[in-house]
Amino acid sequence: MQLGRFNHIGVAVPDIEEAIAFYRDVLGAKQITEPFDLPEQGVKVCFVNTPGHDGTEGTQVELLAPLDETSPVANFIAKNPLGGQHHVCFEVPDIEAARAEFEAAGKRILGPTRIGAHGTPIFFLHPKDMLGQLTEIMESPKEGALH
Ligand SMILES: CC[C@H](C(=O)O)C(=O)SCCNC(=O)CCNC(=O)[C@H](O)C(C)(C)COP(=O)(O)OP(=O)(O)OC[C@H]1O[C@@H](n2cnc3c(N)ncnc32)[C@H](O)[C@@H]1OP(=O)(O)O
Ligand SMILES: [Co+2]
Repeated sequence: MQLGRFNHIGVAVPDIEEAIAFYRDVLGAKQITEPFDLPEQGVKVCFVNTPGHDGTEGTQVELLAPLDETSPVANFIAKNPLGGQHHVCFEVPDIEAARAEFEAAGKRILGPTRIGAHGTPIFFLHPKDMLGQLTEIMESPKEGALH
């Protein structure tokens, strides 16, 4: 496996506008993207861009609100009404090679490889196989692509 950049931490929130105001007003976030719907994933999503450190590139907090009660985030919010840390996302150079390696390692992959919020292919690994951490694997954006 070739672990790449830590792309984002996914944070489930009951209300994305309230969460944006919190990150802006309480945490002083300077760059927050406009929320957009991902109906195929059942979520409304936006990104809080965090500054880098020691010359390294920053990362993102991905704020996720359920679009409806069938959303994969809805059950999490039902169990955690305030929301909270939901998943982590690591980049890999080749999503299909990564999928094959995790499958060979007996890790449960949740659903098909699909296009995520950054416009590149992603899949999820079951938290019970990943030290309790729901893990998203994302193919690194090609050089020059927006992400
Ligand atoms: C793709 C767009 C965007 C992007 O970055 O590109 C996103 O990230 S979208 C993010 C939302 N989509 C997903 O999360 C898809 C993958 N998730 C799932 O398939 C489910 O949420 C799943 C299987 C992780 C949980 O399903 P469900 O909630 O129906 O199951 P349970 O509540 O019964 O949970 C089973 C077991 O897992 C524990 N659990 C559930 N969610 C999490 C979590 N986020 N982190 C850690 N553990 C989690 C839960 O506590 C249960 O454990 P148990 O000991 O049995 O109580
Ligand atoms: Co994500």
